[in-house]
Amino acid sequence: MTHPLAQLWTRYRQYRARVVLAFLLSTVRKVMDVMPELLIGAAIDVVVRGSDSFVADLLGVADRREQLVWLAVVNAVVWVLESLFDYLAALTWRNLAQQVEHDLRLEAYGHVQGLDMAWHESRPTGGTLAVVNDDVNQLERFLDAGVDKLWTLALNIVLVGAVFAASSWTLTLLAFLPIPVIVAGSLWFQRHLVPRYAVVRAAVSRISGLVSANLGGMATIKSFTAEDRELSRVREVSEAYRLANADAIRASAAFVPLIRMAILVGFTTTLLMGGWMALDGTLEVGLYSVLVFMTQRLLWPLTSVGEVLDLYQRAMASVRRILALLDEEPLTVEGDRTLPRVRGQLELVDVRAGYADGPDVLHGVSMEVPAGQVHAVVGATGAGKSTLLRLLLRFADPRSGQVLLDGTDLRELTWESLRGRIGYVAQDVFLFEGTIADNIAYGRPEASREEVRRAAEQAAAHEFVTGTPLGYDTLVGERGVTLSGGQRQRLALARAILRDPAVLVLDEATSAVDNETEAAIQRSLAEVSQGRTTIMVAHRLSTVRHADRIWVLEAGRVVEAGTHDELVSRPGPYADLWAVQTGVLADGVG
Ligand SMILES: Nc1ncnc2c1ncn2[C@@H]1O[C@H](COP(=O)(O)OP(=O)(O)OP(=O)(O)O)[C@@H](O)[C@H]1O
Repeated sequence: MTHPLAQLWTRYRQYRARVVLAFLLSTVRKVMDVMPELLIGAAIDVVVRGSDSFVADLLGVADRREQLVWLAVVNAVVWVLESLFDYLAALTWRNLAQQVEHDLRLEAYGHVQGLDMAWHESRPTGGTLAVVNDDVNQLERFLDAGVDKLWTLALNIVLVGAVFAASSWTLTLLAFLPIPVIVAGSLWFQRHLVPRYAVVRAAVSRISGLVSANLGGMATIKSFTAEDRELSRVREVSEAYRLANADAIRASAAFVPLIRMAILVGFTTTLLMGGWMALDGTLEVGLYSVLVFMTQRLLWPLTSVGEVLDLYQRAMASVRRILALLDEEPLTVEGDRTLPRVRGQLELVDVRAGYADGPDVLHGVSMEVPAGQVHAVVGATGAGKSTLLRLLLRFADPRSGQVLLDGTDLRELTWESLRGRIGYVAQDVFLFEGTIADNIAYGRPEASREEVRRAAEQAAAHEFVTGTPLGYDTLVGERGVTLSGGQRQRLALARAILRDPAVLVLDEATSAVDNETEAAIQRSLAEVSQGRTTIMVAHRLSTVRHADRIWVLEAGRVVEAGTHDELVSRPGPYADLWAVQTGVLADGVG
């Protein structure tokens, strides 16, 4: 597999120029950074050798004091330049990191939004959240400081190496002796750390997955007094995370002491051998001092190799996960046909459908819904009603057969021509952070307050909305007022109605409202469904009795279809169901 960084480089051409600039700035800064050591050497050289000194030769100035003044000036210029380039390099790297983080997060989130519903349903949200959040942050941290450090470390070896090589080959060899040990140690460390960090990352996403699922199911947890059990489940995954981290820490902590020992050897040999050589007169005193300082320069920064590689490893693990997410392809891809005017005629032709690699849920369903009619789909729980509705919105494609809108296969249509023309009320109503008006106008944000109110009236929501503290401006969602299931359903219905869609798809849209409210909704639905196709799923048969046609599903097959009157007048599953429900109603239980 191509290296993650190489993949980033090919994928994100727009950052290339800035990356190159950042590397250049880092390089200039590093060169400036090495200069003071050389200047110290030059200063000692001035003091020891006077008019024979390197500076005297270079500038043609014999006076030592004047030579030192020149050195001081150069030194000051170098320091100022180093500070300037330090600032520019930091600015460039950090802004780059922020920009990449921002772009990548948006790209990842946008990509996730484009993936199939099936993809979303088959994965814990926490895991996806961890990629969009933590992994993107991890890459930002690496770009912010890691790359610069890694590059500077490498440059350091080259620059210091050049100074050593120009001075004494013997000392170069001795000072560089520890480097292979350090590099070998780093490689060993790297090899052992990669799998450990993968385990750590997996553990993190298990924690966020579990915690976010539990937060969503708090009512169930409490009602079953399962707090202790859940706590111990969280303890278990958190403990797994701790252990995975401990394992990684054990490996990384062993690294620095190893390097220290290697440095000890390099530093001591330069100190001793260089000293002897200076005493023998084979090495200038100034150069000796430069080399002793330079050994420090060369070797000490290598202690941070561990830390930088650590950052690097984590970032690469994250980049792999981000790229893997970005490489996920949706199975349901948007078509390119637009329908200028959607009438709303729907047809299912011998449709088989199911989930992932599970068995078929729908076994060859055929049905036709002429434009403008109200059709209902009923059947026992698990019969496949929601599965059928999902096909209409193309949350999934059928395994075989066709779903057609105005005679066009849904796979050919753009999302706008399909979903843009459908008003959908799901079984679980989702309210967004915002006001009631915002939520109703979700599908048409430009709608006027009057239109919002009208939709709310048609969904029998206006009355309760005016009863909330701020009416249409009341906040709902996580931080807003809590609405009952029936109230939420009515807002969702108003939201679908306001969109003025050609097709209304209602999945148990009124299951949580009382009979009286439902009757009110039914009356306005009769008005609302004028001129549009409505497909509704309901358990309560009274909800669907006025439909133009009722389709009865049993275990993924259409077993009966007709109007309510036709269906009750002949023996069959619908008549049985009706008898049960009206019987129950007569008993006053429903
Ligand atoms: N996301 C899913 N992944 C796998 N199988 C699923 C999924 N959703 C539903 N199923 C299965 O498909 C079958 C039909 O489910 P579906 O939700 O369509 O039934 P339904 O008639 O709408 O039921 P209900 O009235 O309870 O909503 C069931 O056996 C169910 O287990």
